[in-house]
Amino acid sequence: MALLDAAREVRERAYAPYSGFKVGAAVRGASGRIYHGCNVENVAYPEGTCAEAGAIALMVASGETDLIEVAVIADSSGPVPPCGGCRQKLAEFGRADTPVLLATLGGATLATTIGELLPGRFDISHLSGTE
Ligand SMILES: O=c1ccn([C@H]2C[C@H](O)[C@@H](CO)O2)c(=O)[nH]1
Ligand SMILES: [Zn+2]
Repeated sequence: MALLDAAREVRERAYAPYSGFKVGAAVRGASGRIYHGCNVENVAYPEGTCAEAGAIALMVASGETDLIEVAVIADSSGPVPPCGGCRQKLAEFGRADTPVLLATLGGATLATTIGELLPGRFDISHLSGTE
């Protein structure tokens, strides 16, 4: 699968000297193009960024804001779910039914959706009608 292959390939370039935990992510825009990202850690730990955030940033910088598919891979015993911040970032550009494939190098997979990862999400409807 091209999306998962892209995530697996970019994972090898992750910069994770502190956790030792490399993650690769790939997202497909509405154009069909694939954008990848890896985690980039920092000695000031909170300044590190997640693989998903990198892939989303590349998609937006390339001119796309509609996300139709996501894949994330790590070398773990089970598929690693995106952190809370990444769930919100994915929800910004995808839909509730947008497929998310979580995978391990060993071949385990978990197919889910953005809606399952972030039910009751904060979205633009909450920004209006409060006054
Ligand atoms: O879905 C995930 C989960 C974790 N990480 C990164 C953040 C940090 O660099 C390392 C350990 O948490 O893994 C990601 O990039 N994506
Ligand atoms: Zn994250």
